[in-house]
Amino acid sequence: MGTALLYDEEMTKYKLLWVDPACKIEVPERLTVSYEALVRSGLSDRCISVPAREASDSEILLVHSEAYLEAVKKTPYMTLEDLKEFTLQFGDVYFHPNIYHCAKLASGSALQLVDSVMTGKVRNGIALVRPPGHHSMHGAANGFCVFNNVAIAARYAKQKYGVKRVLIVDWDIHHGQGVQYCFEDDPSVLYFSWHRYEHQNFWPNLRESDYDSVGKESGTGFNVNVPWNKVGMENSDYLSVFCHVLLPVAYEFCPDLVLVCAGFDSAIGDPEGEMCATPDIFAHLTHLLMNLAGGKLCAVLEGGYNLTSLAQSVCQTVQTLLGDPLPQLANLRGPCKSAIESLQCARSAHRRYWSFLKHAADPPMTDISTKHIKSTMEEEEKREMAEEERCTEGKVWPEPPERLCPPVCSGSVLPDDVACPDGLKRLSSSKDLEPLLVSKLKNRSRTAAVDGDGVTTFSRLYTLIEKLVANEIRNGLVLVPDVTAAMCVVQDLTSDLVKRVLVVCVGKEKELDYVTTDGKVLVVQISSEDNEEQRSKYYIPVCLKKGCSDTSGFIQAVFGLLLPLGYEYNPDLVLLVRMPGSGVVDSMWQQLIGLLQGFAKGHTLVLMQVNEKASMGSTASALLGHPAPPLQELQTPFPEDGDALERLRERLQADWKMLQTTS
Ligand SMILES: NCCCNCCCCCC(=O)CS
Ligand SMILES: [Zn+2]
Repeated sequence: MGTALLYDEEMTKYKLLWVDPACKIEVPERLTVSYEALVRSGLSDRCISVPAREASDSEILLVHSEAYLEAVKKTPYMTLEDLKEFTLQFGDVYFHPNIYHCAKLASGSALQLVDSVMTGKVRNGIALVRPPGHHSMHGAANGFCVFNNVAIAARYAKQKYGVKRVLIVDWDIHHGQGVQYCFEDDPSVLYFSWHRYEHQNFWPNLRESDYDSVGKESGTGFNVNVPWNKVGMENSDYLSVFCHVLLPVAYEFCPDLVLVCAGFDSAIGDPEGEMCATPDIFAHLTHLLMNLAGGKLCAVLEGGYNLTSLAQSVCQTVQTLLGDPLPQLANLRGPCKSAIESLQCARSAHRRYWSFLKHAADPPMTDISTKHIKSTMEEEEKREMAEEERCTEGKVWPEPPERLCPPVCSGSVLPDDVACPDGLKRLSSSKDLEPLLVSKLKNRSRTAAVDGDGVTTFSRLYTLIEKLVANEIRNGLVLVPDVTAAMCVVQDLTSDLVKRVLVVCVGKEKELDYVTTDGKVLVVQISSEDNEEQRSKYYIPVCLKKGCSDTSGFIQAVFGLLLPLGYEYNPDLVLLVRMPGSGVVDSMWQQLIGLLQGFAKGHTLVLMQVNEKASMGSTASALLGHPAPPLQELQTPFPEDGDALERLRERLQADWKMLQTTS
């Protein structure tokens, strides 16, 4: 299924008609540069174009008051003076004779997007709209917004399609207070927002934008705010908050639909945000949400005022919605001190509402009193100031790397008597291996264990790996008689082909005899084994008391540990090994494959044992990019697992900065 693109140039036909410094950045060109970038890059042709439409009165009244709607209805007939007068009653917004029409088109576009996704016409999509929506409220326009496009879409989806749970992710750099007010007492809509806050010194300067606004009444726990108290936040900070706050909660919430308030003023170069995250981060933020709700994701444009980073960020988002490989994010150095504090505050504010956050630490000691710590803070502040200079001063960033789609998506190496799953390309032809390599394999005591001479399988495997590395194939599935033997051989085969291999080992096995210390391989093993004594920087055993069949514990290990590690390690190949008898649940297995595609440009090699070929179909489906089925009823992870994971993270965070969640 495809990706919907909604754009109508009519929404470019309004602008600021008088002098107002606060509003001058909200210009029609925001839409034209975004759309033109999609056209120029060929991305628009790959999308399914869906026409915009005007939202009806009743649709607008799902969120707004009749009085407000009636007032806005009068604006097309107002003189310039009347418009100025009318605008004064609201904050940081302007009106124009054509803005009512455009606001109806913006909301209507979001509804068209919901229709397209909910009726299965498309899998996901994006609506390029203006005016934005997330600041507008029941009875008021605000922050360039007239109607709350995403809030209306959420109510519409529930009313028309009986959607039970809607997740709204607001990655715009401003707090969508309009959305928060709309759903703060509603447990069927989980609103997540991060936003520049600077301890309430940044617009819209609201006390209720802080992390302790968790919702109210029956909506308590369903409002998650992550305030950024400094500018200059980078990719690491954004990914840390996704891994350690949003995703655990989102997976536990298990939404039927994901709406994104896709504002790109959180990107580098934006005058409002003054952050340093690069446009390619939106490829990953989008990807991390795409396995929720069976892939039903609707992104609606909010802010974004640097026309260069806006256009790039929109392209990165659309390319991911289309299923293209993700760009590798280099040198992620872990969240900065301020981000860790925000993250820790948000986690501790919500630990009583979300079982995945149950083991979150206490909030940081904000009233830091002793001199010594204060001076450290000052040093830290100085360093971060320097940081900001470098980043906002320059306002230059590299063009996001090209994300080429390999000609073949998924290759397979299978025993001759095993049928190849639909969609996979079987590798049969295999050039002879170099004699040197053959002897290396031969002297590996266990190669022969794999099959007859073993060399046939491994020459095909070698070919597959070469094609992955050459980006001729994106990912692959390998079925062998003995995965343990095969793991070692893959290690030999890859050692001179790739710099870094992330090995994700699901389930326990006899012994893992090739744990390297040179950093060329990072092994994360999730099993019921407690191999604590073997742990090292590059071999990380995660023990789940009830083993991999405990999906709650598994998903917690994935978000709390595996993903942050993977981002920091930045592998060139991911080897996912499914040990026989791991007990991993199929939907979890597919979610894992989907999430791991975010690394190494999607070069994932799945190694399974022949006697597990029953899972080949679901494995192939995930490798081909089909969204994983939602995880069913996740119950609370076992306390000992939650504690063990926190302890493991504390011990590892000296080596792995992306694991930090406490200051
Ligand atoms: N009143 C002092 C100046 C504050 N500037 C206000 C800017 C509003 C931004 C709204 C926005 O970007 C929507 S995504
Ligand atoms: Zn914004």
